[in-house]
Amino acid sequence: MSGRPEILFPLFGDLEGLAGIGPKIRTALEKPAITRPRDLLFTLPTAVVDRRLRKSVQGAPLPGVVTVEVEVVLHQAPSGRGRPYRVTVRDAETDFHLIFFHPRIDWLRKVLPMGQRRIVSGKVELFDGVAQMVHPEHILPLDESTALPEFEPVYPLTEGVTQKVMARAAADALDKTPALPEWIEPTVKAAAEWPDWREALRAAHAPDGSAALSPQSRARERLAYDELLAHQMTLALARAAERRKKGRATQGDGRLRRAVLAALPYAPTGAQDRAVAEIVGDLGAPRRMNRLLQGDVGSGKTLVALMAMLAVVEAGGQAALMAPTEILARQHLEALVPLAEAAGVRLEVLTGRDKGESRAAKMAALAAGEIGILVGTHALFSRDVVFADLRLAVVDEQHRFGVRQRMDLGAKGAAVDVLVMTATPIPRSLELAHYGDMDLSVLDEKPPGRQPIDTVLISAGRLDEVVTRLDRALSEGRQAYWVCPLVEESETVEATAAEARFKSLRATLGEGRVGLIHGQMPPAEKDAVMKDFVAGRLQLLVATTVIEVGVNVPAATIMVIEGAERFGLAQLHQLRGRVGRGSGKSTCMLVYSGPLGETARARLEMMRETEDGFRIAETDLKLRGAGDVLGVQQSGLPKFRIADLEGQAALMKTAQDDARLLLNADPKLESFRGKAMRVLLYLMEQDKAILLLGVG
Ligand SMILES: Nc1ncnc2c1ncn2[C@@H]1O[C@H](COP(=O)(O)OP(=O)(O)OP(=O)(O)O)[C@@H](O)[C@H]1O
Repeated sequence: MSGRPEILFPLFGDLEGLAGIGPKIRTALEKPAITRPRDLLFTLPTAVVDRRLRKSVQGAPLPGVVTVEVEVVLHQAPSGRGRPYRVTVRDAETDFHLIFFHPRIDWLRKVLPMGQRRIVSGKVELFDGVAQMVHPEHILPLDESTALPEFEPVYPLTEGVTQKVMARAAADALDKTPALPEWIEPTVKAAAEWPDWREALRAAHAPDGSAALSPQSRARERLAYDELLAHQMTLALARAAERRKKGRATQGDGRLRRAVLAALPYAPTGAQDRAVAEIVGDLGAPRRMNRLLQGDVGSGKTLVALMAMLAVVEAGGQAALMAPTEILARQHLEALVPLAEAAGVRLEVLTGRDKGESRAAKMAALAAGEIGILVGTHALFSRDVVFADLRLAVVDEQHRFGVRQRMDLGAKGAAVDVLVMTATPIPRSLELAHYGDMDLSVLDEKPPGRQPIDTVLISAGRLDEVVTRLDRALSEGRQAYWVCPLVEESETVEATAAEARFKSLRATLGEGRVGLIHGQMPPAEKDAVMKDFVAGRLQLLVATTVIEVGVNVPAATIMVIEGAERFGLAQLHQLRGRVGRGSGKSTCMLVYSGPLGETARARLEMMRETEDGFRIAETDLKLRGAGDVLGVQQSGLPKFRIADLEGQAALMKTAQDDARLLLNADPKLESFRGKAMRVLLYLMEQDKAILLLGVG
């Protein structure tokens, strides 16, 4: 990387310059991606061996490493082939054995002379009731006992590299490490009582007991913070660059919004009002909006999106709303059309299904600016889709779209403002790592009048009961979903299973009442089924996870999820969120098959305990890890060597604030601290940040 500050040179030199590292070890270390001294510094011990001197092996936790002073009592040659050489020694309280297989006898007699006192250190275990130390790791005369550190770091190893090599090279790298200027905000550092960077590294490499290995130790926490800060700085720079792009100030007069509010059968929640105000504020400012609207299931994101789009139409512009699936695009359409009509705005839908003349007519109306709001799927990206004046792109569920496509749509107009809506509650820390370059609006309030959902766990062995309950509920006129088990590998298998379940339920519950929907059905058929369900002609909808996101049928109050243990918690939460959307009392039955493992049970219990999507997401993260929660490939998450996203969410938030504040005060990182921050960015190899700084 060009422009690297000179002070960092020693950390980016050749590994072979370090004590004990030759070509062979250098090659071996490539596997764990240790190629420069810097990498070695960031490879921290994972354990520590306590070699503090004890009085006796007696009372020591066995098996375990023990260091004691002993008197050599007896040498015993092997009693037969394959038997070990045995030296009996005596500590302050008891006798025990030092065991050697195939030793050099003359060497043994020299290092352990009869009647003499020695310090021995090694792993002690019980063998036939007697303590023994097989091949002591250290045998020292008493006057050399200080050569033994009280605590010995244990490094993660790779083939061909020993602890000694790692420790020696790390120590040498530490010796060559320069003190670096401080990049952390002084008050943050003082409040956290963090040591300086170099001190932190030294302490982390010389743990004095297992507490020093904890991510909460001052040294490790500081080093983790450095990583998070570098990452957040990169995102902050990206955000700043994005904001510098010229946007257009779009100021509506509120007339269409007022008309829609008057037509609404309810009043917006405080959270909805707040979010709309934030978005309208962004639209009115002459810079590009890049905002994330996050709201738990059923929190009413659609209304917020509509208000934003209307503000744009009021000002003579156009808006596009992009949904991840056709079902959702159509659903948005159906929810929005009556409201748009109330405001006198033309709203159309465009999906892959629009062909021929109808498509051409829509295209013409769009290009002429007659369509104010266009709802659709990825078909909105097609090259022939030309807007008269696209000013706002609302993207529902970025996870499914990818950042790339979001940008494509942004390119369809001049300086298009972007609003991303996500219902997938993701833990704060992941969100910061993922969307740290965006501004955030949160819908943290549900519309009033919703009743808590009753969630029950039922074993698949009692499926009959579920069906009986369902039968009764349907007779009372209620509507329900039945979600079939997730089959990760194959949609076809999933669809087949759903079909089988559909047939059996239809046989028990009655022909006309039950519908089926899955991903393999032709779109028109899916639409028809959805329509029947929405209209109440169908009472039970058997489905695969196609209904996971966004389906909104407030009258449906029962959700059965088969094979619940196979779903991620966030996904279960999404599915369950399909009910409890109206004022009726809702029930969710989580049906699991087979005996549940401890984690699986804990996860399902969690679902029973809370409806708070954020709490559920945090738990999911703890139980499954970041990769699984977001899906590894698409997560785009940075790989941290020291920081732990799962345990250090609060640090991430601090890092974001710290980075944004610094950048506000010193956009080009030219102040003393700004320069220190540049050093950090180079140290952490934040190429993108460095590029942005160069450009800016
Ligand atoms: N302020 C409000 N008061 C009452 N009902 C509301 C309010 N806002 C929205 N709703 C209704 O709540 C339901 C859910 O809204 P919406 O579909 O926008 O949720 P969402 O945030 O998109 O949720 P999900 O991500 O679960 O689909 C809709 O039926 C909508 O009409």
